[in-house]
Amino acid sequence: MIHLNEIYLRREERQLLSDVHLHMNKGEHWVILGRNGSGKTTLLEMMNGYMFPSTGTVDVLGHRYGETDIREVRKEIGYISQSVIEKLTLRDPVWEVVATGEYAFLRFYQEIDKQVRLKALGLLNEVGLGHMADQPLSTLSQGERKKVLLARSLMLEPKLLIMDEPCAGLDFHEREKLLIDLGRLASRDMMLVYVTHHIEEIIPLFTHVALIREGQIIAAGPKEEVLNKEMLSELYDWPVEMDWVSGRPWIRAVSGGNEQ
Ligand SMILES: Nc1ncnc2c1ncn2[C@@H]1O[C@H](COP(=O)(O)OP(=O)(O)OP(=O)(O)O)[C@@H](O)[C@H]1O
Repeated sequence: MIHLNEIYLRREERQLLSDVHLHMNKGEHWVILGRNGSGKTTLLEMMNGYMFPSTGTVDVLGHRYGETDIREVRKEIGYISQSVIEKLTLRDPVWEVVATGEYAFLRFYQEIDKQVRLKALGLLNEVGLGHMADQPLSTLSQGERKKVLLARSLMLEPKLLIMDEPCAGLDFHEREKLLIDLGRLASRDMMLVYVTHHIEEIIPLFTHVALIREGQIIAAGPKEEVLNKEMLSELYDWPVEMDWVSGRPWIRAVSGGNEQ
């Protein structure tokens, strides 16, 4: 479904990605981990066709970027990121924000079809925000806005749902609720690609993990093979301990770390 082959990316004399090979196949759900500035968002932007490699090929959902109409491919991709939230119009009612996902536009200036409105209301109910449908987006909390974006991304029943730190800024309770919604709403035919700084967000639903360090993939594969204290200590350049609890990985910094 996603094949990045021999990707190199240079911008303004900086090498942002080097020799990236990443193959994400049907039936897998991936998490990408890495330190600040390691290239995670750059990878996601490449999967969405917003950035192009200097060399190498990007194949997404059977289309090779550069040889296809990317706008058509994007209709099959949901994207949840802070940058999308910032582009939404805060005074629009919540149901309308969700409904515009149907047209893959940020705003829709004509009357919205009744069927589309009902579908938006149904998805809002599924994420527990049905009672807020008529409120302006500006009146919702950060956590509620993330859920609105999740509902919006699902309007077109995407084959691929890409999420860039969807739980950033959420309190513990809101984060756990969003993760449950995600697990419930992700259909079997939808691949998830998820970037986070918090490895305990790797709920059992996720099957594979890629570790990126300074623009290079240092490990990628089934999560049980990739997630261990040695790999994570190397990734974060800090000694850590890791445990699996209830099917989720949790890490602890070894006291003092590299400062000792
Ligand atoms: N257009 C660009 N030109 C030059 N440098 C860029 C450009 N876009 C991103 N970068 C740099 O590339 C590096 C990787 O950025 P990216 O946003 O992918 O990191 P990230 O892993 O998502 O980081 P974070 O966890 O902090 O969000 C950063 O050092 C960033 O400054």
